[in-house]
Amino acid sequence: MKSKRHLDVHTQDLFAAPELSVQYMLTALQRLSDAGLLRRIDSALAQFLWSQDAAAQPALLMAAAVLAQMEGRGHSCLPLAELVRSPNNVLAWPKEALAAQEVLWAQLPASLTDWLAALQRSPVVRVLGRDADHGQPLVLLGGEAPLLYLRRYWDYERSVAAHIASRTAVDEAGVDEAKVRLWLDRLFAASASSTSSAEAVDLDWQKLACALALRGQLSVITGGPGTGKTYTAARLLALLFATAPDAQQLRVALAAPTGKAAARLKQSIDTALLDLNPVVQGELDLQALVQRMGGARTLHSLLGARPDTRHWGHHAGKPLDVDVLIVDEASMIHLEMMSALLQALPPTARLILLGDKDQLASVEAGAVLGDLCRDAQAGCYLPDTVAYARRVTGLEIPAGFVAAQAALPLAQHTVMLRKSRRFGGPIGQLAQAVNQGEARQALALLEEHSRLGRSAVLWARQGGEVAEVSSAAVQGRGSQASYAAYAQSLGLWRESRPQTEPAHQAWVMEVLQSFDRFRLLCAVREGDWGVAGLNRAVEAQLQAQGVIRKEGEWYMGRPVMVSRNDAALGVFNGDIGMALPSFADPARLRVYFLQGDGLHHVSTARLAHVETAFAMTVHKSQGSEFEHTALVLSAQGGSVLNRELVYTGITRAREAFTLWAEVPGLLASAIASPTQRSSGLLRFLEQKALD
Ligand SMILES: Nc1ncnc2c1ncn2[C@@H]1O[C@H](COP(=O)(O)OP(=O)(O)OP(=O)(O)O)[C@@H](O)[C@H]1O
Repeated sequence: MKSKRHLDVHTQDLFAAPELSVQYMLTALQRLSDAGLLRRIDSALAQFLWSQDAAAQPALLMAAAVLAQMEGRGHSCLPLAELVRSPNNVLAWPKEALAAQEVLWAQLPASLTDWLAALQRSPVVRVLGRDADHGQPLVLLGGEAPLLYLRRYWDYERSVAAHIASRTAVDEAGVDEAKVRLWLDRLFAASASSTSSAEAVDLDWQKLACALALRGQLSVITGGPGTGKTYTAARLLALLFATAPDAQQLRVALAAPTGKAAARLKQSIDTALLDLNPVVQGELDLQALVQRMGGARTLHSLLGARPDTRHWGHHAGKPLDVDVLIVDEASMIHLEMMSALLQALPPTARLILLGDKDQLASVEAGAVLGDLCRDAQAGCYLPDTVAYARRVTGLEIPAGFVAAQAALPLAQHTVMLRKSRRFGGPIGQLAQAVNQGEARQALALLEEHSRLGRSAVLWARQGGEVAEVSSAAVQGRGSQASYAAYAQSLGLWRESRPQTEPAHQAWVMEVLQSFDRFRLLCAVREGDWGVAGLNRAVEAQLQAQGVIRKEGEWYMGRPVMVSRNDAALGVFNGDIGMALPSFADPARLRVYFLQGDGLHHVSTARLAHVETAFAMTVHKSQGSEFEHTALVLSAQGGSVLNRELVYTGITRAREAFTLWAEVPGLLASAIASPTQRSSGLLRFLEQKALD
């Protein structure tokens, strides 16, 4: 949506018409699009529906346009009762639009019953439980809290729910409990084998996660950074390998939503598996398992995405060739992707989802991991799960995490890891305060540390000039990492140009690695305090210092982020590369990417879809970590400034974190605004109303 919105007087006049006819409504929706409050595509949907149903009522057209607009904001459906009760919450329009919205709403039905009647009367709406499927573009799910869907999203949710329901049917028949117990005790020998403590952190949730994963075809392992999700997944693989009857044939695949996250997953899983060698004492050939797994892939590549289409190479008719699939950074999987993934997975294959449920969901519609983890904090384990856990792990799940009945079957396959192994210091405390909505505590932590000086682990400036942000990025804040290290490595080229190819490679690696130590993360793209403005400001400072010589789009030292997958070039959305002279032809720039322990390079001319990457959005930073992260909050952020964004930004930092807010108060209001994405996934799961 446009950042600057303008409602002209004619819009207000139009809304003030005494009787709201369909024509008035269509023109009103058009005006709302002109004013940037709806997208063109939203008002076009209303127009299309009217072309299909000449008797469509204004309420139907309004609901459809709002539904489409909500999909653009990540929601998968429109909660109609909420739309009638508090339209402002649903529409999320700015204050200037309030008067116009009230005039418009005064002329729409006042009761939910009348809105529903307008929808139920139209042939473009399929009322679930009443109508047969004729390909209606809208779908209405009734009940106390009715939901309106665009057909496509209803289809995804229903399909995801159906797959999850069948994957979480408990099946203990195939579990050789004695053997599993033996192996679990070996793999988790360091932790106490039993505990009666009611303290959540005292329980070995990692061991429990491995045990529960054996009872079905889906396992969800969630937890904050460093809680050991990959560590647990590696032990689960070893356990499967040790107990599966056909272990040598077990086909294991690794995937993640971005290339960077996939590479990290592969590296951590391999390390964690090989670290187990002393534990397995030659009984399992872990080296062979590591080799057989091959590399980790992006989900797009795994599923065989076809550019510019909604079709996938793998689907129910041509399933993936795997027995076990581990997917990391699952919070970034949107609804359409999750639906494609579940359809492409053979029913017998095990899916292990790893992710942090509290992180930002993907930009696209759906917050699937968040929905699936509804009961993760509370546990909600049923008595038979408790008994199974006791038998195969020796662990006693504390009473506080037990549910008598009515818990989702999915909860029996979900474990939240609660103890961070590398995130206990001030950054961890800050992340926890933000996650719990404790704005005062978060601010106090930032203040307390900022007082220690510019080299403090946490440091914040709320209010001030944007020039300070770019200066600190280039020159450093105290002794913390900044682009100064990158500038220095870049300068080595002029001082002592590498004379051999290996020396050139080592230099390229050094530039890339030093650049990766620090990152500016913005909430928004546009404006001085957004990605675009800060990229310009950092470039200008580096230019003034003589670090870069920016003459055109491409210059030596330009860091770029790929914005579109290109399998032929071997680059994927989110990959970060750097334009540097090639060894063979130093006058030519090539874009170098770190790939595992090596380098991959592509000609600048072939990389059409890239953006400069001194600053990037928090969204794009998911799956990455930096030694020092600076989070920049723009006053133009609106509803984008929310709790998940701040939490995700903070948890990208390994050793130091800086907050830059354009005006005071932005951080506190973001922490006070957790995101609620409308979705019916849990309703489908609870009721099994899969229609
Ligand atoms: N039970 C444990 N005992 C000892 N070390 C552990 C344990 N669990 C995890 N670790 C260590 O903690 C670190 C973080 O673990 P891991 O990378 O698996 O966490 P993660 O949750 O996957 O992190 P991220 O959010 O970054 O993906 C690793 O060095 C790992 O070896």
